Amino acid sequence: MADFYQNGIITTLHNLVDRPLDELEKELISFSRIRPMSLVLPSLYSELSGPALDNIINDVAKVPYLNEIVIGLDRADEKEYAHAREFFSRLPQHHRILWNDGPRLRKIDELLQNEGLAPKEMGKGRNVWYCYGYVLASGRAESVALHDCDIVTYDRSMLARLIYPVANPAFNYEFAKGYYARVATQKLNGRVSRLLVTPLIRALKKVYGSLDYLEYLDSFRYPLSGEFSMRTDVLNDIRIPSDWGLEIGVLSEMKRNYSTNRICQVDIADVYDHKHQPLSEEDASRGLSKMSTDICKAIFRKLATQGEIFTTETFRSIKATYFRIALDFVETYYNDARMNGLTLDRHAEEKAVELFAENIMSAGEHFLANPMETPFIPSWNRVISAVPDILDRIYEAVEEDNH
Ligand SMILES: O=C(O)[C@H](O)COP(=O)(O)O
Repeated sequence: MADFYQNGIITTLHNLVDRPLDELEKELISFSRIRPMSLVLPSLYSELSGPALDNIINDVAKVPYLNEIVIGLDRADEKEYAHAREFFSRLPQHHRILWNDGPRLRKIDELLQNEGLAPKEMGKGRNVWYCYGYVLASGRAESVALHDCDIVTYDRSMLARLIYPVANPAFNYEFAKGYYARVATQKLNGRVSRLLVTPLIRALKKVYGSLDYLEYLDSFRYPLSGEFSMRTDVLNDIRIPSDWGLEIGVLSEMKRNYSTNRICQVDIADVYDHKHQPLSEEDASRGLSKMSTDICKAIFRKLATQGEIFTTETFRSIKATYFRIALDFVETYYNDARMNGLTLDRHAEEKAVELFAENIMSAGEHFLANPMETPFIPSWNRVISAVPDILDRIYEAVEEDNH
């Protein structure tokens, strides 16, 4: 909204004029002849009865340019899967549900487990990974977008804006990351993005200097958005984390595999709201506490692969620097919220910063104690080289489940 400033080392595509959706969709229809498009929706069965998904599917059903919709369904038993098929049957586009807990896909997972290639953790990363495998297997798309299923402010202009940069054959982008403001019901949200990720990146820049990777991460206006799109060739050699490091991990992989002029971010909505998780101060294995620890680990690991050295002392400095910067951010966001007539609970924000500071230390300790940990799911290229007919197997299993 409002400005056209280019920050950082990737291109930012703004929403300058609120271009009508039907104009964007008309263009997308014409692009789809050259670059067919797919939408991936990673979903939990429980989201089918939530406030968001019904509206999302009603609106996605009106999208005129998609060649395929791939729904990754987690935590559904047989009866629930049958209900999910009914639920998604209103989509007029070609669509397939990956019943991740069904016997056919479980068998494939077992096969990959025996080869040491299956995702080790359940969760969104695993779900997305299998969906990407299916997109490669079906061969129906040249560009693929992914968005969450808990967006309560959804309308399909988000999808149009998200996929446009990788769908327009005149553009050279391989990857586009969505951004927006997380504001809802008079409240400023996005606690981990505002209060952990950006201040941590700034702290790391103070401690390690202006590294290319840190400048790159700092270029993203919403580094944790679960909305991104890519050309399908990207899917072959991307390695994604199976934990909450998914979004940061995908950004890191894009930087590793592509030049920054092939990467952009795009304004996809003025405001965005979704299901909020608790901070979970008492239980570090849940909620935003777990999310913040996983994100810290993903960033530390990535820096280590670039030769940066971490010790208990450096983690102490990072934590102290982070804490100061994050507290300054609380003030900044308080003033921003106030001027916009929004509320911001300073006490809750500072409590979040205290927890994130502790988690920077515990993620650091974990990193030092587990130097051999590789929480990445292997790239599809690697899986295909170990099990050459894996894509055919996935394709057949999904086709059988959907008939
Ligand atoms: O993006 C984030 O910062 C996290 O997903 C938490 O978001 P929330 O504060 O809006 O729940």
